[in-house]
Amino acid sequence: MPLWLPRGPQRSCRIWVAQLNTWTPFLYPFLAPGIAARPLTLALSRPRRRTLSTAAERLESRSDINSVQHRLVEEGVELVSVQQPQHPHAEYSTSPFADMQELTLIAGSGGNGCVSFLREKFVPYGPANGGNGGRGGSIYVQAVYGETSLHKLSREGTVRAKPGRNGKGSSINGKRGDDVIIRVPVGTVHHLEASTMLGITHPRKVYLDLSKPTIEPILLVPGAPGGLGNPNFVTDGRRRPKFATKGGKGIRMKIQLELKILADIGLVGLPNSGKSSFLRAVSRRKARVGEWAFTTLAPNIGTIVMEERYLPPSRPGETQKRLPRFTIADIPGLIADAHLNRGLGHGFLRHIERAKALCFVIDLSREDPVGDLKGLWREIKAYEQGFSGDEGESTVRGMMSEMSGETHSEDRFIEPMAETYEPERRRTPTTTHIRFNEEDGTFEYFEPETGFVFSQKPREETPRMTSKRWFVIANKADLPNTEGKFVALQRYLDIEEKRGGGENIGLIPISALKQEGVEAAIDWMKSMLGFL
Ligand SMILES: Nc1nc2c(ncn2[C@@H]2O[C@H](COP(=O)(O)OP(=O)(O)OP(=O)(O)O)[C@@H](O)[C@H]2O)c(=O)[nH]1
Ligand SMILES: [Mg+2]
Repeated sequence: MPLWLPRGPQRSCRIWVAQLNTWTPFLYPFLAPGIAARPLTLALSRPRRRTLSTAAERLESRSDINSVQHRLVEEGVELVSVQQPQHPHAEYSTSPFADMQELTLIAGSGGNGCVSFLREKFVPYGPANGGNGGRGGSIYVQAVYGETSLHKLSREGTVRAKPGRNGKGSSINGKRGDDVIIRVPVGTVHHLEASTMLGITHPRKVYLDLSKPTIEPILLVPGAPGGLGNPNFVTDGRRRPKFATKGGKGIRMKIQLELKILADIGLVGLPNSGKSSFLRAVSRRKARVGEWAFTTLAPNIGTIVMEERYLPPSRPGETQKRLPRFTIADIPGLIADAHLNRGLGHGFLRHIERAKALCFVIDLSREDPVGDLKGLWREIKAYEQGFSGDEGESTVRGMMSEMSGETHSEDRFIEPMAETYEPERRRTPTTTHIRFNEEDGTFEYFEPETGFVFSQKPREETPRMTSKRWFVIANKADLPNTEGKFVALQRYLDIEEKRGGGENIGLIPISALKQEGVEAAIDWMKSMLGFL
């Protein structure tokens, strides 16, 4: 017999009897009559009271504590004072993290050409033999697996490639300056799926999405050509030129890098609402939990690996497929006026900008959970308004909006280097161009001298945050006097649905601390992502 989720029997998402054990007495049995009646009676009829602290002191890991909690609850023991989980430090996964970085790139200057003449015994006025200066080092970017953050780049605000060496006599050309490759994160790295946006701001904004590993590093700034030695200036009338040219000056360019984590579900909530606790409850991600606001300072990604029954049937001879999985991103808490840079601001929303669905984690122990939910939406809308950006905005977001707009024909050919090396000699110097191809909507980044280098499709329009599917996790349902607030949330969501604020908005009561109701939450996410 199917059982309805607690938003009332009229809702369309079902959970089956097999999942009954996920429902425990405190999760508002009156809203789903018949659920878990037995354990409730048991709990009442056996009023043994025990605190968990004594047991917990002897237990080392959180999973031990959880299993003891479960066992005691199943035995009908009423846990009157459940200690806040005190995770040993080894259980936290914290690593340095930076998701925005502005860099100044300075390509290597070219070495100077040399003025020199062959001098040997009996050859006092030999021909010119000055070597050419070496080309300056170029700067490349490469998206690679294994990097998880831009923090390594943030130590250096400026990246310089080495200059080329000067030419020498006896036709010895100067050595090339060493190139620099900036390595940025891409793809799946342990629990992190990420993509780095690259914004080039000079002289026009260009936006590249490095969401795939780049096997060949992408040239950002070419090194300046070296100067020419005096043999280059020999003409019929000028057999012994006493001049050479200087190497070009290294081009300077500013870029902005923005790291966006890619997850299927994004958690949004006030600080302390239990986002990290929820992530810990549903995945093996050891997110830090604390009873103070802003415990989470950098995004955490948890992966939920599905059971084998979700595997599509494999064909004969086919090797075993990877189990289907989805990811959840836990970000720092949002507070009212975060868009005015209160708290940690709302910049972290960029990590859930591309999530397929948003999960609002609401703390039922707070005074006005409905007001909290409205406040979170206000912040998301404010973030989106920033997303459209104003014209002069020099952030990557500004660039994104610019590139998604129409490109006028005179803008099609973009020369990113205003200070491109001036051709003061016979050989044409190298210039790098970024070109937008209107026909197939790609950017081409190439160097005429060496040919085509890189082609990049502009990012597809991300669905607006406000048009994403969303649902609500009502957390801390284990605390007393939360039923009324749950019902108020339910009523508010009903009204919101009628007003067209969302379709079949789920509301799931859970206790992330006691890991109750989380199975229902997982099922809801699976159904949203099309697994059920
Ligand atoms: N009673 C109760 N407490 C909970 C529950 N879930 C989380 N908590 C407690 O609430 C506090 C905050 O939990 P966190 O998971 O760190 O909250 P957060 O939303 O990640 O907080 P920030 O990282 O600061 O944004 C901790 O003391 C948790 O133990 C719950 O279901 N019931
Ligand atoms: Mg947290």
